[in-house]
Amino acid sequence: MATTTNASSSPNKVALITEKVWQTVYGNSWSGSRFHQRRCSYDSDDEFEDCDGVGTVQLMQMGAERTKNVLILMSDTGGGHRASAEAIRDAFRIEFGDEYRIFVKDVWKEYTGWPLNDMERSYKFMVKHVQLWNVAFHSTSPRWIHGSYLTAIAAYYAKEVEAGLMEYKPDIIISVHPLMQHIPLWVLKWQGLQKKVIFVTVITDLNSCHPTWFHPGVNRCYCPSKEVAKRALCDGLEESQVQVFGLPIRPSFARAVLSKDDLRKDLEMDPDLPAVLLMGGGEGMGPVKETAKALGKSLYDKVQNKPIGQLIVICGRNKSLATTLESEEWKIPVKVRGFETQMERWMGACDCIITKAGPGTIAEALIRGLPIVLNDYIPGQEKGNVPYVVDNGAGVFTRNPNETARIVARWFSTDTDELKRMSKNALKLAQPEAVFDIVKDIHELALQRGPLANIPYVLTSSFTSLDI
Ligand SMILES: CCCCCCCC/C=C\CCCCCCCC(=O)OC[C@H](CO[C@@H]1O[C@H](CO)[C@H](O)[C@H](O)[C@H]1O)OC(=O)CCCCCCC/C=C\CCCCCCCC
Ligand SMILES: O=c1ccn([C@@H]2O[C@H](COP(=O)(O)OP(=O)(O)O)[C@@H](O)[C@H]2O)c(=O)[nH]1
Repeated sequence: MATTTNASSSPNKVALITEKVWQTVYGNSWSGSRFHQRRCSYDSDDEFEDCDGVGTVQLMQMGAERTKNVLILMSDTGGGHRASAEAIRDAFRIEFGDEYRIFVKDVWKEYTGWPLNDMERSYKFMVKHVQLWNVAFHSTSPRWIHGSYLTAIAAYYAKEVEAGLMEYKPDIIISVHPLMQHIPLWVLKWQGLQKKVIFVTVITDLNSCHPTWFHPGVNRCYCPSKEVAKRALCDGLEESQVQVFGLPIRPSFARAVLSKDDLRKDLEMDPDLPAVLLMGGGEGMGPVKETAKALGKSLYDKVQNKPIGQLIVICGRNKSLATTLESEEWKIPVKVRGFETQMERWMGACDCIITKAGPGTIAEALIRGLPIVLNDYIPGQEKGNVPYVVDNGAGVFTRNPNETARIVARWFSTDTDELKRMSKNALKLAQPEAVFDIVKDIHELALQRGPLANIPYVLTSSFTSLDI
């Protein structure tokens, strides 16, 4: 086993040793990288943390079998890409321990400029003005249109993206974002590394999705459903590139054994009343407020003067939504929460869920066997998730908050059979092992490559072909 070191013990010494090792392993090109120096300063603990262990871990590379670097490219446009990226990271750790070193990064945000470094804000703005998103999504679908945009951006930010990739010296790149195929693949081509670095896409949309997901230059394209695989094949990918395992969900959903009673006790919920979970993705989008208010009425039995259910609202990063709901007076037991990191516990404690048609939330709810009321969808990538749930008998769709509240009240009183039937259908659709299948397949790809060589990343001095 090769040496590791404790960064907090002697930061400057560690930095020096690390620099030496890097120079031995990667040559002098590394020491000239201003980007690495900027991101991996040892001046403060915070910045060291931010490196995700880049400094210390290089020491391990002196061992016979080098730890392989895996760079997962994501962006916080919605909560789903990060959740899937973290799921893949955790599954790698569970399956392969320290054989792989994983970096989850938004390289665009950290290295480039506008508009790539501002996608979160732009995306939030566009989905708030939903017609704007609708037009942007559909008008950029033809390959020549998105190809031209991405070519222009790639040409402008080539050096920055290249520096971002170089910092992590990836042996394997995994993209979990629709806009992160073209530019990195192009940079690898410039570097002459196409054949050395494994590049795979993990699609995080369940049905309808933007064609930027499908790039013929990838080693694998992991599709969460047959529907997406069909689209990939139609868009020019070869059968050998396409694999269908399911959408990667955090291993805590698949592996944890949870008892509903214990969870309710831990989470200080009513032990007996049926519970509905209400949410709207990572950003708390959709008609959450209106639906909560309607449930406050429908889950209260006026005749018997008592609640027939309890409500959990998870507002994600939408702080104003949480503040508004916290100030309401409720006749039923209600818990209002902000961004939760252990969604599997809340889902495990509830009996059904109301959500916009986010693929991550849907896939998680299916694993927990929760019947789903879909109360909204983002046009474009989320539209196809509605028939995916409804046609498979795992839930219903309505945009009307009062109708939503009536359905849940019915499920909790007169129509408990429907709730049970939908729960069974949800479990049939669930693919809790998908994330493990994906990392095992990537591991197979790595084995097929043989022992990974030290990949000679160097900054390119000139770029000629813009053939994306
Ligand atoms: C004549 C044509 C005029 C066209 C004018 C349009 C100008 C370009 C402006 C915007 C680009 C729009 C990009 C559309 C591609 C989107 C691909 C896609 O599917 O994006 C979805 C993701 C986030 O999705 C979340 O994912 C979850 C999955 O886990 C889940 O589905 C959830 O529901 C989703 O919330 O969206 C993005 O990442 C959007 C990024 C927005 C970028 C903001 C635009 C900044 C302006 C320009 C950037 C230029 C990028 C050019 C790329 C154009 C080619 C597509
Ligand atoms: O407080 C929260 C709210 C949401 N999520 C997670 O964020 C993801 C949301 O992804 P989805 O695809 O449903 O919607 P998006 O936010 O991308 O629009 C899911 O994994 C949720 O479990 C979370 O971890 N904590």
